Amino acid sequence: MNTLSTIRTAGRATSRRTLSGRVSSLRAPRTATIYQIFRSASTVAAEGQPNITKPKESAKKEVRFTADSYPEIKRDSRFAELTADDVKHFQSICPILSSETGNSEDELNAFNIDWMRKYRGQARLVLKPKNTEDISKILKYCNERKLAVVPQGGNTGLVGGGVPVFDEIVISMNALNNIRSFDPVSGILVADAGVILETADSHLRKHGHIFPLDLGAKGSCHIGGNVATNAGGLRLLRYGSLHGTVLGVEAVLPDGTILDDLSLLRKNNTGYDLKQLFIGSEGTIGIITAISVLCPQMPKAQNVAFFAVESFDKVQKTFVKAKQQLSEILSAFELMDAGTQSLVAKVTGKKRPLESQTPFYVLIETSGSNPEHDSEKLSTLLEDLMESGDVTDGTLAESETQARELWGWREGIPEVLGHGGGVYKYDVSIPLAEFYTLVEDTRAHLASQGLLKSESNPDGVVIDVVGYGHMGDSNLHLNIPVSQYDKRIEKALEPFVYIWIQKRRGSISAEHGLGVAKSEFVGYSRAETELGVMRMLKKLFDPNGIMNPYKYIKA
Ligand SMILES: O=C(O)CC[C@@H](O)C(=O)O
Ligand SMILES: [Zn+2]
Repeated sequence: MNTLSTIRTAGRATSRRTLSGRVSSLRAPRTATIYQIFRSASTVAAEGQPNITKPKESAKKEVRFTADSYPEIKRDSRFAELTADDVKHFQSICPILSSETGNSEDELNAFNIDWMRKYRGQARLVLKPKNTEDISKILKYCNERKLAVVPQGGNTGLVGGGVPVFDEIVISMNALNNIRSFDPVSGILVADAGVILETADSHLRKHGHIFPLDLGAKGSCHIGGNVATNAGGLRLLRYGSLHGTVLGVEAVLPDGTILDDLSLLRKNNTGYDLKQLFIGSEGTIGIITAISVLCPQMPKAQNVAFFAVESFDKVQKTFVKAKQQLSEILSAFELMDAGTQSLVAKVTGKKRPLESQTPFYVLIETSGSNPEHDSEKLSTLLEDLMESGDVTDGTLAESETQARELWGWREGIPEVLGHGGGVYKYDVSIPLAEFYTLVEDTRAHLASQGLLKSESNPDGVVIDVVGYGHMGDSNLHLNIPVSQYDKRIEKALEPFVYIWIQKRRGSISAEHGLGVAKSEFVGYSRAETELGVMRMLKKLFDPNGIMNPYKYIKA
């Protein structure tokens, strides 16, 4: 990898046209640096974060029951208690895990506890249906018996939406993992909901296509879960939201009805677009069992650049220039602040990509079909950014491995944030002009409450306040790493953060969903009339309220 400054001083004359001034030799390398990025399973840990292991202490530490962390949530007395007869009935439908049939608490914990070890339910039964018909039978029975359920995909969520709160039955989607069809002419994939995102993507790559979504947890998360939470990920900027790329869903309604809206059509104006209701519904109106999705061509060329930037104003200028000059080949524009990068460096012990210590870092990715053309565009942008002083330093990946390493500095952030003891997370959409102001204001607010650790306050429980995310989509991840979860911090943050967002007409949940964590605060992003219509829909689909209860909506 060459840093831009290295390239400058080393005078690498790889340019095809003469340039003037101090950046005359600054060129994006030519075809030698054009490669495909294939992040393989072996380089991606269980939750998609590269090569970082969880500290042993946190793995051993007992996870609190969600019911204890949220005492205001009470078990709904409408729901029946599971009986031995129920267990027997489910055994006749599909494989099960149950305390009644001798499974250990540890086995059940894999489904009761989320990957961050922040939420813990008390399910005594996990069902492992093999197909849509099994799910139909299960839901029909649960609806009649008023047994509450939680659909669970790869259990990689960040808001506690995929794990039970009390004794809800977990319906694991792991065994629904068939790729049903792929048409290389139209680019349409039809697959079961439990297919792992990385598996779908690898299958598509064999046929010259890619899945239109990519995210750090791709090695574990399910495509059905992605659709149910309307995951955004790293390349929404380029390929758009799942609301646009998903063409159809097959879903089972709470009464067992199979809704076959597995359309292969891009255009279909025949009445309500029902699939849209399921995209982002978080398992509250039915279970998505399969999806059809329009997949883009696999790019022939990808480049990754990483820059050091001195101010947020310059970050914005860089973003505008990247859009203007890279236009259709820009596939990611990710922002990371200094705090996140210090934490990744500290926890992983890895050498930083750039020596320059600046308040901001930006990762830009291009994906295109013509290596020469892409290099040309990227070179022009790099020259402009360096000449104008918008970026102070930068590096360009020259191989697939280097690209993966650079992405590691971005994708590794979520996991390292929890290493100090815990982390409070806010996934928000806010207007770009104030994108980073939320981080600064939150930091100042926590300092004023005496909670932020500093030289003058070494006992502060808040380790830092950091921000990063998908700047290209106006989606900030505000994270507050702490030495321990503490009600004082939570009280200082909520509703402070939500009021701040509401004032800017932003969203309190850009791409992670609401789950348990944000359920109480939906009103900061949605008007009462909107919530009223949502409740009407919930009641219509799920009159007994058995689908993923205690999360953001109640029937
Ligand atoms: O942990 C977070 O706050 C964000 C996780 C994920 O959406 C990401 O963009 O890395
Ligand atoms: Zn994200």
